[in-house]
Amino acid sequence: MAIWKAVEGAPDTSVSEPTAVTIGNFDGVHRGHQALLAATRAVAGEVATLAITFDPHPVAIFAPDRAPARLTTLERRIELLHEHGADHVRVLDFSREMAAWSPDEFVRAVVLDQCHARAVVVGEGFRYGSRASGSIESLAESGRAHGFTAQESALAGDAEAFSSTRVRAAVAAGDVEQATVLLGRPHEVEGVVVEGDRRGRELGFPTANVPVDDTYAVPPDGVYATRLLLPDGTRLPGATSVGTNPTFEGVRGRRVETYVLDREDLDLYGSRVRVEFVARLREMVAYTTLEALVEQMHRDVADARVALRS
Ligand SMILES: Cc1cc2nc3c(=O)[nH]c(=O)nc-3n(C[C@H](O)[C@H](O)[C@H](O)COP(=O)(O)O)c2cc1C
Ligand SMILES: Nc1ncnc2c1ncn2[C@@H]1O[C@H](COP(=O)(O)OP(=O)(O)O)[C@@H](O)[C@H]1O
Repeated sequence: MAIWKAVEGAPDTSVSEPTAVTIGNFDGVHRGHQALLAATRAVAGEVATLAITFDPHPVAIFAPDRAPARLTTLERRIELLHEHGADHVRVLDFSREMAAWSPDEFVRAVVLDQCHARAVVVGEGFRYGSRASGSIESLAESGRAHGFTAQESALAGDAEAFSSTRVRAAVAAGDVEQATVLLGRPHEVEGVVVEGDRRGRELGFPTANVPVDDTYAVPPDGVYATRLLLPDGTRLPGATSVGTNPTFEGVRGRRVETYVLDREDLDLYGSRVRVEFVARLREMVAYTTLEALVEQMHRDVADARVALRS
């Protein structure tokens, strides 16, 4: 049975060297995950650090309706795991079959046979194997039998532990400043710029439109100070509207639309961009006149400038 997914940044080739392994969903690669990666690196010493992650999210297999909104695409998650210290990343193609493995079967198939684990580091409360019956105790026992060390790393946090659930709650509440604190970077929405109604430039504010994927954590409708990351790595200040443009009739679906401050010369159609959410400025409003909307957009731009400066 093929258990690994071949994804860019996580090629489906077994790791031939000994490793220190950490395992998790790692959605968001928030500061708790970053601390876990640092702990794994500290244990690794001379050996390579390997992060094993799951896709799809186990909840998406068993209760698709309850699958949590994703904080990162799989590709971005892999990139971030590398950025925070993983030499290798492998993606488990999570399935019902895999979920039925006993803790010992899981350890053999996942960390031993192809990953040559010398050490395994997991976050506090980590569970694995059928009906989540594996814990740090069974992992340590497997380690004694198979020659690896098992370590539980305390959950990093502020007043409470950092968690993907906390980040999702902050994003859902529009508290993108808090999401930044928990992630150690702004929350972002990624996508390819599509055509809109071509109205933006007439209003004096052309906007790069990114369609909203509803499996993804997108902040609630409103106006935000943002940065737009272009494929060449350029980061541009912006004011972003999330919503359905209620001032106008006939808008299809929610959009994330970014006006890049002080620019008119951009051609972004078809580019893959990231919108980084820095601060929430206000609620979305259905204006009765165009003039009122445009006046408010000028104020938004001024507010975005202040928020991005600080
Ligand atoms: C800073 C900013 C604030 C906005 N605020 C609102 C708003 O309060 N109400 C609204 O209906 N649309 C708002 N919009 C969205 C505009 O209606 C939208 O950008 C415009 O209709 C152009 O759409 P287009 O890109 O499809 O041409 C805002 C857009 C920006 C960039
Ligand atoms: N300052 C800017 N911010 C965002 N997009 C810009 C800017 N200047 C030019 N553009 C280009 O204009 C497009 C948006 O123009 P707009 O009139 O709003 O059309 P649409 O309705 O198709 O989005 C963007 O996709 C981008 O290619």
